[in-house]
Amino acid sequence: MAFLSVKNIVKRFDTQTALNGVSIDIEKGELVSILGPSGCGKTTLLRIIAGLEREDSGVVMIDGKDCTGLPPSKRNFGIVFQSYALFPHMTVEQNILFGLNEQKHLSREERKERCKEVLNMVDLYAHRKKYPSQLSGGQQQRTALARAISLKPAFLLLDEPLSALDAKVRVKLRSEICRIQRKLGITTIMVTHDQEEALTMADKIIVMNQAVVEQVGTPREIYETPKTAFVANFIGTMNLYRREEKVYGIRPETIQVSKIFTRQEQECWKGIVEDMEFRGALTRVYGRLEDTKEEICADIDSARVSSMNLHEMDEVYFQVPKGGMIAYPASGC
Ligand SMILES: Nc1ncnc2c1ncn2[C@@H]1O[C@H](COP(=O)(O)OP(=O)(O)OP(=O)(O)O)[C@@H](O)[C@H]1O
Repeated sequence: MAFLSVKNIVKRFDTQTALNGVSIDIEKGELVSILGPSGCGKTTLLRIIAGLEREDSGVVMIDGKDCTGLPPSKRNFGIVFQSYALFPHMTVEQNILFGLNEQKHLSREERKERCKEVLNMVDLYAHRKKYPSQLSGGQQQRTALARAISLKPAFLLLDEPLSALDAKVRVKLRSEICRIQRKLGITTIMVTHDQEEALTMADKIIVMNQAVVEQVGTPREIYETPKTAFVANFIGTMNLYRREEKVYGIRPETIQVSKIFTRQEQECWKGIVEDMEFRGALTRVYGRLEDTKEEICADIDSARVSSMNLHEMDEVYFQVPKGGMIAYPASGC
């Protein structure tokens, strides 16, 4: 039995179905990311797990116990939201102690010690006397994280914890959250619409779309063997071609570009280069196929682009190796 098991959850808001029979299992110590486009039901699922929202039907089991209907305070979660939700009139230290002071089984000294411990963990000890308005966005979010973990919850729920931060701070905080999560071994569920965040941080990704779970898997499984055209298109970049009853997906990095026609055991489509985008080690080549007029994009080693002297408007062959195309039912698109 999984540590957290959500079974067949249905939730409607008036005529809007936010969750339509969602089931997930999360093991102890895992960092699981719920990933999906805006409005697919991620936050509603997280709120139902936390007990902040009541499901219409379905069951939430924690450690083998049915928790359906239990209030949030009885579920032992620490929650970090996108907005840091810190008390503005309290210092960093006071914000953390506020929750800890409710822990009546701890002595005053133990609470202070716990506060110091988590402040060190998020590298904010030197800033403990500052007020939220004197902190950067990243520091405020680290305070919120410290406050959540100070209570030693069984679960940590993160709702878009990095989305309000700028790119550089986001990347740094990503690895900090992972480090702390691994160190504490705390079972963590993180909602995000950012695929890079999910791919780099999570042990397991739950991809949602339109109130249902589309796929559950490791980041590698989700990226390399997406089960539906939606997942294929949502994670990374995928060239998608509809042919009768099927949709075929091809990752840009599996396509080769050549000025010479070569028929080996592969697809070889004639086309034209329309645009090129230098991205460092790789160059993204945007083209159009001659026969079907469909667009194609390929990621080519920049060194190869130079050596073959590739330019816009060049006539080329886009080659797809055998096994480089994934077929999906057209209905999933
Ligand atoms: N309190 C509510 N009242 C009415 N409709 C709601 C409520 N909460 C959510 N919904 C609707 O339920 C659907 C799922 O919302 P939810 O917030 O779970 O999506 P999400 O995937 O977290 O989206 P986002 O990434 O934009 O936060 C949406 O269509 C939303 O409009």
